[in-house]
Amino acid sequence: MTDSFQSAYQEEELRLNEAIAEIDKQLERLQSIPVYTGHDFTEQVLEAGREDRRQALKKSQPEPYFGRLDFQENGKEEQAPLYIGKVGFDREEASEHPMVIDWRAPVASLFYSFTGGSDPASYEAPEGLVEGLVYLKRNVVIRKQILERVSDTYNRESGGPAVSDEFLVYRLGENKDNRLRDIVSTIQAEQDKIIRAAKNTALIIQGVAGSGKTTVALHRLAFLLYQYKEQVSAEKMIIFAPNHMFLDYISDVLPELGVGDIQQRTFADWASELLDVSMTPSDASETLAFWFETDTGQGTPDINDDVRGRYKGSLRLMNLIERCVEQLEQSALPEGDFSPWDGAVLRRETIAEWFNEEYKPYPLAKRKERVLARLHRWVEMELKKSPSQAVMKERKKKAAGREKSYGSKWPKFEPLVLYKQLFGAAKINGLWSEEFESEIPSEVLNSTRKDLKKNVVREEDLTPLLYFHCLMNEITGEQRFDHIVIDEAQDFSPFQVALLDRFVRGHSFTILGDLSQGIHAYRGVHAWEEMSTLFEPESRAYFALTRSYRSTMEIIEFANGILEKGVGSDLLAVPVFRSGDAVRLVRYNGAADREKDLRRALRHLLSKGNYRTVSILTRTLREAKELHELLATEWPELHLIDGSKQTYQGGISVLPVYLSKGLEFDAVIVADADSAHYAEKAWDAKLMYVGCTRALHELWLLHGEQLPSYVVPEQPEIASQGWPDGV
Ligand SMILES: Nc1ncnc2c1ncn2[C@@H]1O[C@H](COP(=O)(O)OP(=O)(O)OP(=O)(O)O)[C@@H](O)[C@H]1O
Repeated sequence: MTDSFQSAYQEEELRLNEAIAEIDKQLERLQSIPVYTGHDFTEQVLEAGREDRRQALKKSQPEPYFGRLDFQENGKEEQAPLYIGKVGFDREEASEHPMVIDWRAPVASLFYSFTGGSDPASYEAPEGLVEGLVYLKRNVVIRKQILERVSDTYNRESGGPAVSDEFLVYRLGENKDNRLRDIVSTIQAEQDKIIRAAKNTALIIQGVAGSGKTTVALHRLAFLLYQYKEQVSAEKMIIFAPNHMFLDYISDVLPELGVGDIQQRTFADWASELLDVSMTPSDASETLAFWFETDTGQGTPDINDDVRGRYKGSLRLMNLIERCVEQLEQSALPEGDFSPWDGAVLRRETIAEWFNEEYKPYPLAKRKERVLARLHRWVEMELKKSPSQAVMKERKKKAAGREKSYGSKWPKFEPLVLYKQLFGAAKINGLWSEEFESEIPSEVLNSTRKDLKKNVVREEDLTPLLYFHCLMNEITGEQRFDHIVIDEAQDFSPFQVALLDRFVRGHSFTILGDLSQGIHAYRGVHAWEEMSTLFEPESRAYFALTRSYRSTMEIIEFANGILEKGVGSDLLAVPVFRSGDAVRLVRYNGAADREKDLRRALRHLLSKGNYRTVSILTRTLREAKELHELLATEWPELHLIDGSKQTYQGGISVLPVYLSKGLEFDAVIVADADSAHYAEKAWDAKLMYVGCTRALHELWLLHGEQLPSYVVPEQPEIASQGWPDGV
């Protein structure tokens, strides 16, 4: 150890002991106060505050902070060491600086946004911009109150260099278990900008694979809850993610950040619940089977704007539904006056005035409800004018029947009824069918009509159905969100986002995705403009994340080659300087060797002993199932991930490549990485890209006779052919 390192370590150890003593002292004091369980409101509030403090201090106890920034504000005489942790807390005795600053506090942003150099740095405080000089940026690793590592990534005394990646590389080199983790100690400047962006903006973020999109979105939620405490609440925030297993995989991050209660759901679950419909359970897997399981090697069917998924997610359909509802509104009011009994008449003009003017601000279903309720009140008033009790009784009976029949002359404002009608699967209201039907692509019209006649509602139908619902019913306060996160947003449609916009206050969105991973392009967007143009320029912002943190340089360069050659994309990832083994390409001879070689590769990776998650990615689910059966004889702990799993258990797994999206593994074997399985088409290249970018440290591709052209590596240093020595 050098002298300066020794002294830095000792200095930090002293500081740590001081912080731990302070936490212990405060906790002891708080725990000595009996918990208040009475009914006095003021006491209850005070008790809640104490309980929050107890919880925060307990959370801080094992690792009170992770970083230090020495900053001298302009106009101040001294630099102050600021310690940054997951939870901030003050000393009990008055002091100029808090003991630990919450990572979300304005001044802590300097720790992340400062990228080095000798120029002044600044941060946005509530009082305005604060400027000054950064002298030191230090990362510390504390585990169970033991100081394990001190790493200076910037020191002004060494001439004001750029902040080094040394600590980041150390963190990225760690092996991963079955959970996504928080990154508070190493958030990068480009990520910090997104995390701290203003609330009422629709943020659209294009990020390369492994750029931290999911992680950043979760940190952003924690930030919004801190920064806008008075305006947002956790229960009113939601993350939409692709499936339950993925939700399970990310479920630890928010509790690690001290944030709970944020809704984490799939769009299908959320929409079906609101609509109160249950989809046919085979739906998602049927769609996946159609797009991913047929004719591998031939490439997937062509995708244009008229395929079912794309059409049902389009603004064309949204617009058509709006016109349907407009027409419905114009023809909703039944013909003729209303007469509760012979001799009494409520003129249609009067009812029309209620419906078209007085109740105009309400949505359709509400307007109908109000008109019918008012009509009922009018009947009651008229009844009072009856000459005798007997007449009144007689009229009342008659009126009840006529009210009922008048009510049934109105259209039914039920989404499924109207949707069926739009597709010609029902003619209940007798409206619009032919005129509007002709605008629907014929293939979509016929297949959807067939489905709806059998009462089959698919995932792709949920958005138009819910839109019908929204145009006719009020969105209640309970249903409205303070913020919506859409992860894997390249698989969302513009119509879905437009629909969700009705459910969120102030266009407060974080929309993240990667067009290069758009393997569900039959329903997702093909360019971000499809979504961004839904928002006015002043209420949207676009960010691009280009650095990839997940994989080694070799894997990233290799995956970039696939994108360049196979997709023709220029959304290439910039690696962090973390080098590992070359990507390994191994050719097997025929089916018998395939199994033998896959076993050999897996055995080799597991024999290294340091990988906690290893996966084999097949092209189809059928192949994953077959392989699972074969390999489970040797590895009974091997998991098959088939799309029905609710949890992700880590360890070794086999899964079709299209289900690996969003996940990551220490080592990945892509089985059958050849032309018989991956065609010379952009979509297949994207699948291959997704598969390869799941690997953190090691990537193997096992293949038959011929490689797709986009997999052939050009630089020998990033990929080696054949078995390594001694395997
Ligand atoms: N600043 C960072 N410091 C440390 N690790 C990071 C950082 N940013 C991202 N990572 C790590 O990189 C990996 C990828 O992150 P994440 O899954 O959030 O990326 P993504 O962009 O959503 O990926 P993909 O689109 O490929 O699924 C994770 O292991 C995450 O912890």
